[in-house]
Amino acid sequence: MTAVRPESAVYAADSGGPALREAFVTGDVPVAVYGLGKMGLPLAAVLADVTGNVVGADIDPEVVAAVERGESPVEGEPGLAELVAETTAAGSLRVTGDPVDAAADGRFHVVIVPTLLDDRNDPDLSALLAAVDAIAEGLSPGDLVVVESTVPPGTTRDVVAPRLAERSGLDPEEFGVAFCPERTASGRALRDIRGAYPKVVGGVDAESERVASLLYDEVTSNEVVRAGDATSAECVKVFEGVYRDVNVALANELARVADPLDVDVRRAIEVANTQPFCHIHDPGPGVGGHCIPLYPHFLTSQVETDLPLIETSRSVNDAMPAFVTSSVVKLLGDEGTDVADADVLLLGVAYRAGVDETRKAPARPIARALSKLGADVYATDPVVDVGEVPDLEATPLDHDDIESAASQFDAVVLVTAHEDYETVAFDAFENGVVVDTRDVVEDDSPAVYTIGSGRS
Ligand SMILES: NC(=O)C1=CN([C@@H]2O[C@H](COP(=O)(O)OP(=O)(O)OC[C@H]3O[C@@H](n4cnc5c(N)ncnc54)[C@H](O)[C@@H]3O)[C@@H](O)[C@H]2O)C=CC1
Ligand SMILES: CC(=O)N[C@@H]1[C@@H](OP(=O)(O)OP(=O)(O)OC[C@H]2O[C@@H](n3ccc(=O)[nH]c3=O)[C@H](O)[C@@H]2O)O[C@H](C(=O)O)[C@@H](O)[C@@H]1O
Repeated sequence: MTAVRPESAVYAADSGGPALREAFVTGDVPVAVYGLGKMGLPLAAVLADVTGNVVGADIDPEVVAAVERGESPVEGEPGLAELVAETTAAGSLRVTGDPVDAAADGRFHVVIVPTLLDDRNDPDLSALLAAVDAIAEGLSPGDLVVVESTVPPGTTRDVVAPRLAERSGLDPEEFGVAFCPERTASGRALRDIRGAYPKVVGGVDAESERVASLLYDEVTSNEVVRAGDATSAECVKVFEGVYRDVNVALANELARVADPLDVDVRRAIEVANTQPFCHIHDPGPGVGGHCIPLYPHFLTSQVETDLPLIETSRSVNDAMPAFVTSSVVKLLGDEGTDVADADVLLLGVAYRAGVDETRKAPARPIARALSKLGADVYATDPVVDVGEVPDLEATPLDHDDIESAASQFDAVVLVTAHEDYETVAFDAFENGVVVDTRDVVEDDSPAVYTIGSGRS
C-alpha cells in the first residue's frame, strides 16, 4: 500500500506529476543541503542552479564565511568557484552555520556530511547522526530526507528513518526517506553531479523512492536508476567501492611477480585488457583517499559472515607501501648505498593525481618506514601543501626545486602520478635510483625501477 503523505510542496496532491517537477525547478520545494565539503558544495551549487532555492548548512565557520562571501573553499573543481559566486549572488544559494536553521527552511533535505572510520576501523556515523538530529528538529509533514553520504548498508532504513521519526515526533508515514549515493570523484564533481553516470535512488518505501527519482531527474542529464529500496542503493555504492579495492589488490599482487618472472606485468595487464571481459586495474603504491579504503569496512562491519576476499584485498593493498619501501632499500643496496645513509625524495603526497587530499595516502607509511630505517626523507607535491600534511615524516621540498636539488638524493620515489611529473627531467637524478610506483617515468630515463615492470 502506497504511503499517503500529508500534502506539502514535495508531496503535492498529484505527487510525482508535472506539478512536483514544476514546483522543484521554480524553487517552490525549498532544498537544504547538510555538509558543504568536497562533495556537498558542488552538489548544493548545482541544486541552487536547478531550483534557485537552496540553503546550505555547514558546522565549519570558515566554510560558512567563505560561501557567504560568494567564494568556494573547495579547490580543484573546474567551474565550482564561478557557480558558487553566481548562485550566492543570485540568492539561489544561501548558507548557514546552524543545520537546525536549514532544517526549518528545507522541505527536501540532502545529507552529505563525512562518514569515516574510527581507530578500530568501525564506521563513524557521528556526523551523519548529528545532521539527522538537526533535520528532525525542523522536519515537517510531507518532507523528504535523502542521505547521499556513503553509509553501511541498512543505515538509512534501520538508523536514519527511525531516528527522524523518534526525534521529530512525526509518524514514519508522514515523511519520506531515501538513499541516493554520491558517485562523484573529486576534480570532476560538477560534471559527475550533472550526469556523468546514472543517478541511483533507493527509498525506505515506494513513495519515497518515486519522489526522490522525480526530483533527481530534474538534476541529472543522465538516467535515474531506482534500486528498489534504500538498502539496495546503499549496497550499490559500497559494492562499487569494494569492487575497486579488490581489483586494485589483484593488480598489486600481480605486480609482485614482475621480478621473479622477469616480466613487465604492466604490459601483460595492458594486453590482457584487450579482452572485453578483462579489466585488470593498475598496480600502485597502495589505495588511499577517504572512500575506497573505507568502504570494505562498511560491509564487513555489518555482517558476521566471513568475507575473506574483501578482507585479504584490504591487507594486500595496505602492504604495498612496505613493498615499495623494500624495493627502495634493495635498489639502494644494489648501488652500494645503505638506506640509513640515504637521502630519499618522495614525489607526490596526495592519494591520487590532481587532488589536494592526503587521507590514507601511501606516501605517509612509505615516509615513516624509510625514516625508521634511518633515511633522510623529503617530500614534494605540486597540489598539496606538504608542510601542512599531518603525520608526514618528511622534510618539505618546493616543487620548483626538484631538478636543482636532484643530485643530492640517493633515491627518488614517484608516489603520485601528478601530471607535473611527466615533465620532470629524471636524468637530473643521475646519482640515485628512481622508483616509479605509477609507470609515469619515460623509459629512456636512467635505470628506473617501475613497480610492476621491473627495471627499464
Ligand atoms: N570526496 C569524495 O570523493 C566523495 C565522497 N563521498 C561521500 O560524501 C560524503 C562527504 O564527503 P566529502 O564531501 O568528501 O567530505 P568533506 O570532509 O570534504 O566535507 C564534509 C563537510 O561536512 C561538514 N560537516 C560535518 N558535520 C556536519 C554536520 N553535522 N552538519 C553540517 N555539516 C557538517 C564539514 O564541516 C565539512 O565541510 C562522505 O560520506 C563520502 O563518503 C562520495 C563520493 C565521492
Ligand atoms: C568505484 C569508483 O571508481 N569510485 C571512485 C572513487 O574515487 P577516488 O577519488 O577514491 O579515486 P580512485 O580512482 O578510486 O582511487 C582510490 C585509490 O586507489 C588507487 N588506485 C585506483 C585505481 C587503480 O587502478 N589503482 C590504484 O592504485 C588510487 O591511486 C587511489 O589511491 O571513490 C569515490 C567515492 O566514493 O568517494 C567515487 O565517487 C568515485 O567514483
